[in-house]
Amino acid sequence: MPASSDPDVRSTPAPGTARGFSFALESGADGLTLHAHHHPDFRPIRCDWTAPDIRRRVAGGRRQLLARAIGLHKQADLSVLDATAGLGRDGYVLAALGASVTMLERQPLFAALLADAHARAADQADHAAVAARIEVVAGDAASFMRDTTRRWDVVHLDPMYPHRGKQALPQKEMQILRELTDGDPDADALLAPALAVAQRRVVVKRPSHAPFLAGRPPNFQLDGSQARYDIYLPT
Ligand SMILES: C[S@@+](CC[C@H](N)C(=O)[O-])C[C@H]1O[C@@H](n2cnc3c(N)ncnc32)[C@H](O)[C@@H]1O
Repeated sequence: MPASSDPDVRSTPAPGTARGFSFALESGADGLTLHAHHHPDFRPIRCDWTAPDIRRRVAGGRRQLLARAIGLHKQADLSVLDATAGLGRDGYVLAALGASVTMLERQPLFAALLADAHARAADQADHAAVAARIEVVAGDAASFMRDTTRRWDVVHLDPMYPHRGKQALPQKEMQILRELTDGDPDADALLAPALAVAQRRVVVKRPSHAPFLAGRPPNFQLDGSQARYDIYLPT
């Protein structure tokens, strides 16, 4: 069934509208969809944790790179703060592999998509147990992590990285993410507060060529074909 033609109640001007696009959430039978008006080749975005690509990632198990970076290959029931949750794909994979995951997202449109995906997963027999290990929070990670009374085993950071001219064009979805997040220019400020609330490690996903977050060398790294994980141990 198509999304409701009703101009959505949550239609919201968002960061990134400066380039002449405006974004809106529309509600339909399959949940919320993010639309961009006047965007030449925009593909509407849904947050669907039941999609085949996520299922394939979950099937990759606890020895895949992300899971090893987090430490799930040694202990599955870790608590993880996914402080830059985006559309929750990494966070959902981690929860499906056994972690309890707090997904934190400051972009209000993405936070709404996350909350919607969470509610739909909780209603599906195959996903309810995983959804029960997920908490979705809308807000800014730097302020959220200032409260050090709550701590997690691991904090995962995957901020946007500014696009470089010589790279291949990123996927459309990535372009939209960049437009809506302005490329997360303040990401360096997340490392110190993350180290204050992480009991075991902070895991930072970076493109292979990217400098260290906040210019700080990690304690160790795991390298993948397109990205690397920089791992910081709290002192
Ligand atoms: C590259 S995306 C993350 C993708 C995510 N790992 C996934 O699997 O879908 C980065 C996200 O981090 C969010 N973000 C960046 N800085 C943030 C902050 N200080 N607080 C909360 N969210 C933040 C951005 O809004 C963006 O949605």
